[in-house]
Amino acid sequence: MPPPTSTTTGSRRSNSIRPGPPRYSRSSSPPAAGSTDRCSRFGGPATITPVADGEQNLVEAIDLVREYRLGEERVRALDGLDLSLAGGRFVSVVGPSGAGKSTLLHLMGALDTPTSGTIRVAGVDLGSLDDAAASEFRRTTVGFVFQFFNLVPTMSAWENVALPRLLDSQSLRKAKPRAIELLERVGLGDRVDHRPSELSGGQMQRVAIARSLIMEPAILLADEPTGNLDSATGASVLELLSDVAHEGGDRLVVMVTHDPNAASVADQTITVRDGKIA
Ligand SMILES: Nc1ncnc2c1ncn2[C@@H]1O[C@H](COP(=O)(O)OP(=O)(O)OP(=O)(O)O)[C@@H](O)[C@H]1O
Repeated sequence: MPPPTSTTTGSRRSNSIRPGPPRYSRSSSPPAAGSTDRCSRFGGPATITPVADGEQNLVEAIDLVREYRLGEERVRALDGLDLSLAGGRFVSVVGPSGAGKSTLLHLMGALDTPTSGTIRVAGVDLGSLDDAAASEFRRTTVGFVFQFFNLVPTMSAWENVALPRLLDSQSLRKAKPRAIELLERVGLGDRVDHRPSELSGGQMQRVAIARSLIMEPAILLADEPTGNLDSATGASVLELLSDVAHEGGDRLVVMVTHDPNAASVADQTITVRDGKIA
């Protein structure tokens, strides 16, 4: 299912990006005293600083409900779901069609808001964010990888990777060295100037993964990332996602998939059924 449009997104209350003290803070600046600097092959200083309140989960959902209304009809896509996920893991989400997997992913990525209940990611209560704060949260804290890559066709591979930095008011050129580093890491050092139409499906997905990492996100959300790839290409993309989870310190990778083979590559598989964790 594609991400919800603004018409399906629930209303957001006015609030700031960091309501109350966050349990995690992330920064690309030099780490503050007491923080842990986790440099990785992907990553430069991807710093996650757990605030000492005993809570270490990167994702927490409590009694999460998302109800859609279609005229008179109500669909409970999520029906009181509870979930806790720690960082540094590759987690797959499986379940029957219509179970609520994509809805859960969209809520974790602040693409949508819950009808009731709580969803906290990296210490931020996503249900309390207004649209601007949700957009800022997505830009700084979440990486997205989709089945159909969503690359800009007129831009080169490195420009696609650097694009999120442009929205960070840095010029594309300034972000180029980091974009190229990431492309080299995903095995595309010889394709940096290629446009999407000049790349294979697997290569396009690697560009999308590199792009998802350029803001050093705490969490990477992948919706059917191998759904459009043959099995060998899919396997190499899964290996890359697994590396992303394990080499970035506390980074969490959550992947929705229909493919049991893909799910089995993850450290942990959660099954969603009827809007709950089965
Ligand atoms: N924008 C929407 N408006 C109305 N109903 C929706 C909307 N999005 C999802 N739903 C409904 O919510 C339920 C859960 O949908 P969701 O896409 O989360 O399931 P899924 O497990 O990801 O399914 P699939 O594996 O087929 O992609 C389904 O019954 C779906 O029809």
